[in-house]
Amino acid sequence: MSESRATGERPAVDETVVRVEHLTKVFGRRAREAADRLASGASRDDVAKLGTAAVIDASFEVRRGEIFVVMGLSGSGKSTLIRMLNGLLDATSGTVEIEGERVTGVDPKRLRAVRRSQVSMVFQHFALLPHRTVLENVAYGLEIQGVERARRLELARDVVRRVGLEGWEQRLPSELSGGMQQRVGIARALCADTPVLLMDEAFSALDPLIRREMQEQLVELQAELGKTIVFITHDLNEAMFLGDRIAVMRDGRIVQIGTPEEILTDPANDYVAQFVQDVDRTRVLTAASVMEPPAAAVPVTVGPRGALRTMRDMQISGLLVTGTGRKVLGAVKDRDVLRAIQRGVADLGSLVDTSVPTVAPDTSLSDLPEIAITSGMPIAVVGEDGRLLGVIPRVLLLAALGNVSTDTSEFAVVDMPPAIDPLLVTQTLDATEVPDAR
Ligand SMILES: Nc1ncnc2c1ncn2[C@@H]1O[C@H](COP(=O)(O)OP(=O)(O)OP(=O)(O)O)[C@@H](O)[C@H]1O
Repeated sequence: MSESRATGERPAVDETVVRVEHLTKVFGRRAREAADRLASGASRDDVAKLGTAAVIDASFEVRRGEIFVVMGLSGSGKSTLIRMLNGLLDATSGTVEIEGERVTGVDPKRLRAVRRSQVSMVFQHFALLPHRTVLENVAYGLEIQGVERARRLELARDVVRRVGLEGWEQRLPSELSGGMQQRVGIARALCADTPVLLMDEAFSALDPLIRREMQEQLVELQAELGKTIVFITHDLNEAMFLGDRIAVMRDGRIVQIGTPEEILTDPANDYVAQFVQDVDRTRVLTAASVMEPPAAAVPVTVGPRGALRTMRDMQISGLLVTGTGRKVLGAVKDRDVLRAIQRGVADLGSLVDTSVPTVAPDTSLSDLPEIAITSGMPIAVVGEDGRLLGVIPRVLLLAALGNVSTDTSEFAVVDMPPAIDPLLVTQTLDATEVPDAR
């Protein structure tokens, strides 16, 4: 996984590369009339006699370096939308701009120039030239641009290596597996060196394992090359994995645009909610999205008695202990602390189990269960500086994995019930009390 993803950072996102405003496409002889009616509030069904409204009033912006996913069921208008982005289809109304240049309503010559310099497309069925070698296929875009042969083959060789096809340069597409053919498709698009890549169901024809591999590679390539990518898919898990933001389409309209997490945790309507109910949450949600405020943590300075009192009051059996700057030192268990108090130990730091699991806030939920099960302790979510940001109690984690609402504050209490009798705790605290304690 790329560094930027691994650290949860988003690419620089302040620059609009693709700007789509009120874009509508109606297929049919009376398309214009249908578009006007749609603009004044008519529904898709209302205009059905005039034509098929494939895309209705779509507006969005894609920022530099972003992977913007358009997702929706078959027939929702995704392909029509993406084909208007590079002028393969004319818009009935509305505008598309790429890098500030109009794609809609321009003459064919101008359109070709924009296409050549700004957008490349990767198709589902690879669309490779069957009688040309891998290298020649990859270099094809440059050939059209008039780049001289030696130079274009040199550039193509570099891209072939980047997509992991070194050694296959002289083969024909028919000698390659589906996954490899699609790598050629991607290499060809990358080789054209346009800032924008359009990918239409680019991985849908691939086996699941290869598909996953390609998704991961795309994210890596994107981080490395900083391309702006519009990716179309009907696969929700793919959308969630790839998308910095996702636009959900239904019946030609964009019904929600948001980050995967926003779409998942705050769906705009019942349609989106239903759509996302089967998504594999563990791949989307992160430690930060399910952690709780670190209530079950005490500074080491409270001493063993302070820690035991807190555990008794919160009815839990373990606590995280922090040092200076709220750095996590480790965890203590009620039983150990009780015994230590009985032995007269005064330093909480000496009781701390430093093997407590800590994770970064952007750790994927799918990586957490193993940690939770093997440690038996709540997981500490810590920032880069080691500072405690939150706690993931084990039951909360199970709830999140089970698609149950993660708003489960009451679960935190039952997560690690006291291992010892509260009465014994109180008696021990009373018996060892010294006037200046606490
Ligand atoms: N050339 C065309 N002529 C007439 N109608 C079309 C044409 N292309 C698409 N449509 C219609 O426009 C609507 C949207 O189709 P589109 O292919 O954009 O959807 P999609 O979300 O990409 O679906 P899929 O995933 O099946 O490709 C559909 O009702 C489709 O039948």
